[in-house]
Amino acid sequence: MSGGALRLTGLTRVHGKGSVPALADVDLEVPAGSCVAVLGPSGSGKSTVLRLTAGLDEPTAGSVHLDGVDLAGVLPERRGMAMVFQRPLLFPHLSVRDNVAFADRVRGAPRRAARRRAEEFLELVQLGGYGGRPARALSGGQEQRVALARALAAEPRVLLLDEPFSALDARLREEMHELLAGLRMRLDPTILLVTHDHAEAAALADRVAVLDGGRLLQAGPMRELYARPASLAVSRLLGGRTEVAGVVRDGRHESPLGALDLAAPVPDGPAVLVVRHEAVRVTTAADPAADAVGTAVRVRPRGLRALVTVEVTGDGRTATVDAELGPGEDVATGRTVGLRLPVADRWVVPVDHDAPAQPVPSPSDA
Ligand SMILES: Nc1ncnc2c1ncn2[C@@H]1O[C@H](COP(=O)(O)OP(=O)(O)OP(=O)(O)O)[C@@H](O)[C@H]1O
Repeated sequence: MSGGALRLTGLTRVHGKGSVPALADVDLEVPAGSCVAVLGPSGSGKSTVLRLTAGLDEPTAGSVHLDGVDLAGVLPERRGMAMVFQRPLLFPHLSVRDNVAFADRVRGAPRRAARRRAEEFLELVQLGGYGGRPARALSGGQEQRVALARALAAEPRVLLLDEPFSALDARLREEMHELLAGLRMRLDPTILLVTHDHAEAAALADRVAVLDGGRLLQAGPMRELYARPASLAVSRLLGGRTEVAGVVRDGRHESPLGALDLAAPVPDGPAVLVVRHEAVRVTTAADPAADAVGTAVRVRPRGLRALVTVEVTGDGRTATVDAELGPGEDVATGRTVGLRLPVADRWVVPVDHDAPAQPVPSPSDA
């Protein structure tokens, strides 16, 4: 199985006259064999992207091309795509094997051959030996593996994944991420994945497209979006926590943190400094290399690495900076600490009073 190249151009869906578009003018490329994640909050239009791509709904404008062929008017079952949903939608009365063999049987394959192929795909999702069990006897994680095997058995040119792991607990979700990564290496499918979890997008996708209010805010490799979000909205959707309002003057961002050099030239004017908490280092108040000194006001344990919020006062104003501590590092609430903000990790975005207030919760933020 090898995946096809998917291209969405100007994709738009308006549900009723005068209503706000569910999707507005979205361009997106999913190169053959790559995994692109569409990331966005609830109602941002993620499922609409998948439904239009799969042919389950028709665009008001724009097009879907697979390997250069316009799919307008092509029925869903003829698009060479398979979809996995949040719920596995198995036939509970059929065996696991027959659930996976179903597509082959519908296409007229003899039962024995269809079942043999089904077993191969069950092996691939590490469920070899489960074929004879009734589907209703499976756990949630196993059900989702069967749904994945069933989708892969159809040998799709594009695999569409709609929040496929969001109903699973954190450990199972991580197992599924590893399984999918392994399947990608062996089968080279093209994957369009929808998720509201930036950690999942980071774990699975080569590129990420951030959607909000039906619009594509930014697309690129995950690392780039983490480090260089185009807007406050993207920063928040990717779990960015630190936002320091200030003004850029002569290549420096001036705020309660002081005047900080920026790595790239930025036009003068009001701007918000965003720095990933993973990039900030907490040191001592006496650290000569500290960029700012403040008070730890909140410490939240997150497994091995705690997250600390530091309040810094300057110019009569206060700013807060979040930092992730290294494994085993600890800071007591109320302590005065130094903060190092590496120049390469300082990034400014325009002031945006309309940016959604809450970052999307994700397991990694818990
Ligand atoms: N059939 C429909 N009729 C009217 N509005 C719709 C319809 N389907 C979706 N919408 C609206 O379009 C917008 C985008 O919906 P969509 O389901 O694509 O979002 P989503 O990002 O997948 O959300 P979620 O994560 O909650 O599933 C929403 O405002 C939704 O209410």
